[in-house]
Amino acid sequence: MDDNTQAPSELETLTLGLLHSRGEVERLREREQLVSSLLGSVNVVLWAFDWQQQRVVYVSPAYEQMFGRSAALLLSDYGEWLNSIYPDDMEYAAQSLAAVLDSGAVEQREYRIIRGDGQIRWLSDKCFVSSRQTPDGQPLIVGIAEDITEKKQLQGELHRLATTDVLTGIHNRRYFFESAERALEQARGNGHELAFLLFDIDDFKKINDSHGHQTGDRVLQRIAHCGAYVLRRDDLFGRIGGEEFAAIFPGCDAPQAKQMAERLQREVQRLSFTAGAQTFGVTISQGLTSLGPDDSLEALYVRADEAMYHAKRNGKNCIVLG
Ligand SMILES: Nc1nc2c(ncn2[C@@H]2O[C@H](COP(=O)(O)OP(=O)(O)OP(=O)(O)O)[C@@H](O)[C@H]2O)c(=O)[nH]1
Repeated sequence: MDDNTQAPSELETLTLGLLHSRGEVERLREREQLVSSLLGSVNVVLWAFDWQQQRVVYVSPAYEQMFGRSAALLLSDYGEWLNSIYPDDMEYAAQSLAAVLDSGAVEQREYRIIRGDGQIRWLSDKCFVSSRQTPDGQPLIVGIAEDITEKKQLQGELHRLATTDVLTGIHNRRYFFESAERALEQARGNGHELAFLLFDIDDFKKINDSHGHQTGDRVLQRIAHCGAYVLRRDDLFGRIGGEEFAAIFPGCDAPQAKQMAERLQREVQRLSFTAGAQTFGVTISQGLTSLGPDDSLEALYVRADEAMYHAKRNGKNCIVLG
């Protein structure tokens, strides 16, 4: 028989096997490098968490860039992940992670982190229980974290534009009434008092006609500042028409609300405007009412509006209770 057709010796078989394995290892290494560079180039962090051991068992390369922190540290100490969460969001982040185990479903979470360099960023971090378990049969939670800071900023800006009066920076009509409806519901639910105030700048047309529209705009802005200055943190305040403003005072009885209105009246009277060589002041007429049993927002508005109308009829620059 020819030597070439002989069965390979044991050594040859081993050598062939070794070469084959080396090729496999090489291919696996190349594949791992490819996956690793792909994961590094996408702006999401993939992670896997061993719930039983409370240990991060995998985090993709983008982690270091997104968190500005060391992946090796995270893999050796889960505390590193906890440290990176913004303190106010810590409880939510921990609870929502635990909730995944109960529900097994994708938990869409949004929270803030503090990067290694101190920057605060918003993350969307979807996670779910993997169909694969840890080698010792324990649940493995896997997740995809994405930086959504810019999206959040855009959402915030859109919200601001939709709810704010551009000229004065206070709530616009739509948002004021939406918020007022919620404040009313709350007051009714808790049995708390609530007062509703409407006020209108006196002879505003004359101001525009005498000093120009731009000066008129300045008056509107300064009056809005006055209101924002006088009101308390939980009060609502908005510009609901051309030169008409409204406020809600939750938890205020009629005498307290009247004090607020009087303070506002004084602050507005103190304002002084200059247009060319002329200096002038402004006044407001106010209609004030309090929440009664079964009052709707519309009923409150109508009463305050009638009271304000009487304030105008009574010579302006005064407060009438309705
Ligand atoms: N500058 C400026 N003027 C506005 C704006 N919106 C409405 N106005 C003006 O506000 C004026 C309101 O005039 P009126 O409704 O007659 O009220 P008034 O002159 O204040 O009279 P009384 O309410 O009786 O005191 C009008 O001249 C409107 O053009 C605004 O955004 N900027």
